[in-house]
Parts: sequence; structure tokens; C-alpha cells
Amino acid sequence: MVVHAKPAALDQISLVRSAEPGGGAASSSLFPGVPAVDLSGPGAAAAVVDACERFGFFKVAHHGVPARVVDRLESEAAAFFAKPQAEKDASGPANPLGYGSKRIGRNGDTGWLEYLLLAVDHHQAAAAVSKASPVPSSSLREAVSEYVGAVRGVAARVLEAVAEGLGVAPRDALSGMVSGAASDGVFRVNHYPPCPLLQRLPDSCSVTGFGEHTDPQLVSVLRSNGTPGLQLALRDGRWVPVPPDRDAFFVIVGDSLEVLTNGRLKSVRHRVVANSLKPRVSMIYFAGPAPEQRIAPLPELLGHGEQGAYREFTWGDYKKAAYRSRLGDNRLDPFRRRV
Ligand SMILES: C=C1C[C@]23C[C@@]1(O)CC[C@H]2[C@@]12CC[C@H](O)[C@@](C)(C(=O)O1)[C@H]2[C@@H]3C(=O)O
Ligand SMILES: O=C(O)CCC(=O)C(=O)O
Ligand SMILES: [Fe+2]
Repeated sequence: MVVHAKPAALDQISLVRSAEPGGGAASSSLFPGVPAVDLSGPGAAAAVVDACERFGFFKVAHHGVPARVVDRLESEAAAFFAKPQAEKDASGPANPLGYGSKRIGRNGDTGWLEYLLLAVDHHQAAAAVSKASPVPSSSLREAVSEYVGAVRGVAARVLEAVAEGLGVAPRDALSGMVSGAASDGVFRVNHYPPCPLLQRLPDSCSVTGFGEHTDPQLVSVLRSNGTPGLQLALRDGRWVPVPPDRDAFFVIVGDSLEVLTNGRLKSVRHRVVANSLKPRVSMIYFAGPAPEQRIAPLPELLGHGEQGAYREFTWGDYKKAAYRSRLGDNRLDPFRRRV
């Protein structure tokens, strides 16, 4: 790809080849669209497993999270991102928690965004932003805590459906890993400002908002406003856009669930491209287990005497390794058993 005049303001940020709508017109099997699953409907467990096997990604309809909870956080986040830069910088730089702008992680990744990354403590009845996280205001802290309290329930129901659909007992074998007091939940709100400079680039390329990657945890639950930008990689490597739906939650399969299911479900590469006109705001809850949790293929999913396709690790070790890696690295590769 040759771009002759990349505007100076985009100097640090890489360009990506734009995804073709539908996954490429030349392709024989067009992307049928993101599956939508009603978690309380009949056949939910089979539908969740089918969507996770095919795409590692699906949308939850009728999730039961009150719109009031989502709207409250959306307006608190908008108020924070509208503050003067110096006030936002007081909660940063993200290391890894806190406010970050244009830099993602500690290893040189960049994107056209700003964000807040916060750790979440789990209590029986509620979730709360961890005291270790630099939160700019108590009203934002409360809005995040209320939101995560509701959304972690969606993550738990998804993981119960996965266990049921795969025939794993007990029902909370997976959901229990991300709901205990020691579990390692992370919440992030991303703000992708409009990028008018995009209009000076050829149609065939876009500016990276959030570079391609897989999420390291079990599942991530994402909600965005109505601005497009999120794309996912199909199993054959084609990139497809995900039409935004501000009333839905999107579920993303992470690396740890891939290992626990011995690769039946695979984590999905995804990325965000910048938009020239409208801001995108996304809120993501990453459901991670306790640091001591052993992550290894569940015995029920292995045949008699069969060895798992991945070596065992603890979440704490995997997280440490992940935070030393670049965003786009394949973090599971070193743990795959070669046959
Ligand atoms: C470049 C990085 C950012 C990240 C830590 C890492 O070194 C590699 C994994 C990245 C990721 C992707 C999913 C989540 O957004 C995130 C919070 C996570 O757990 O892993 C980020 C990390 C981050 O932004 O610090
Ligand atoms: O902002 C988005 O829509 C996705 C961001 C993402 O994938 C992440 O934060 O891990
Ligand atoms: Fe992600």
C-alpha cells in the first residue's frame, strides 16, 4: 500500500487496509451477519456455542440491563472526555490503568483514541471500581460500578450457556471463574474522536483506532454508541464491519476461553478503524479470572487419554506475558502444544 501524503498529525498512527462490506464481493461465501442470541430464549446454549464456534462473536438481544444504567455511564463518559486535556491527564498516563491518549499498552502501540482503563472489584451483590484505579470523579466511579454490576451478569449468563452447550458440569464451571471476589475484571471506556484527516487518504485505507488483537480474558462484553468502526476477522482471515447497535451487547471470545474449551471456541481478532465524522464511544467489560486460576483444557472436553492442545498456565502468568506483548501478537502461540 503506497500512501504519498499521510497528514503529519497521523505520523505515529498506522493505517489499515479498509474492510470490504460483507467481507469482499469476490468471495463466494458472504458474511451472513453477526448472530443475535436471546439468552433467555429456548435453545440459547446451543445458539451461543454455535456463534462462538463460527465467529467467536455474537450480539445479545433482550439482555435485561436497564437502559438507564447504560445512558448514565454514557453521559458521564462524554462529560469526562469533554474536559480540558490537563484535567484528563491528571488521571493518566495509563500504566496500564488510568487515562490514556493515543498510546495503548506499554509497548509502542498507538491508535486514534483516548480511554479510561479501570480495575473492578467483585463483591457478592455489587461490583465496584477498585481503589487502585485513578478515577476522575465520584459520579463516574459510581456510574461505572453500577454498569459493571449489571454487565458482569451478562458475562456470567454467557459462560453458563457455554458450559451447558458444551456439556460441561457444573453449570458454573466457567462463570464461577469470573464472578468470585478474587476475579480480575477490567473495564474500559474508549472515545474515538472524529478523524477529519481521513478524508485526505485514499478510500482503500483507514486510520487505526484500536489495532487488531484478541482479548486475553474469557469473554468481553462490549457496548457502543451508534458510530461504526468495529471490525472482526472471520475464520478465513477476511475483515468484516460490525454494524453498531446501541441497544445490544456484543460478546467477544477471549484467549482464556479458547484454552479452557481446548480450541472448540476460538478467540477472535478484532480492531477499530477511525471515523471521519462522528465520535465513537465504546464500553467494554473484560471478564478475567483470579490470578491463581489455572487455565487448561477442561477434562470433559478431552477424549479418553487425549492431551490438551495447550499447555496449562495461570491467569496471573498469562496476563503478565500479555502486558509484555504488542497488541497484534499471537499471545497463545507459545502455549500451543505441537503435534
Ligand atoms: C498492547 C497491549 C494493550 C493491552 C496489553 C497489551 O500489552 C496486550 C493486550 C492488550 C489488551 C487488549 C484487550 C483489553 O483492551 C486490554 C485491557 C487487555 O486486557 O489486553 C488491553 C491491554 C491494555 O490496554 O493495557
Ligand atoms: O472500542 C471498541 O469498540 C473495541 C475496543 C477493544 O477491542 C478493546 O478495548 O479491547
Ligand atoms: Fe478488544
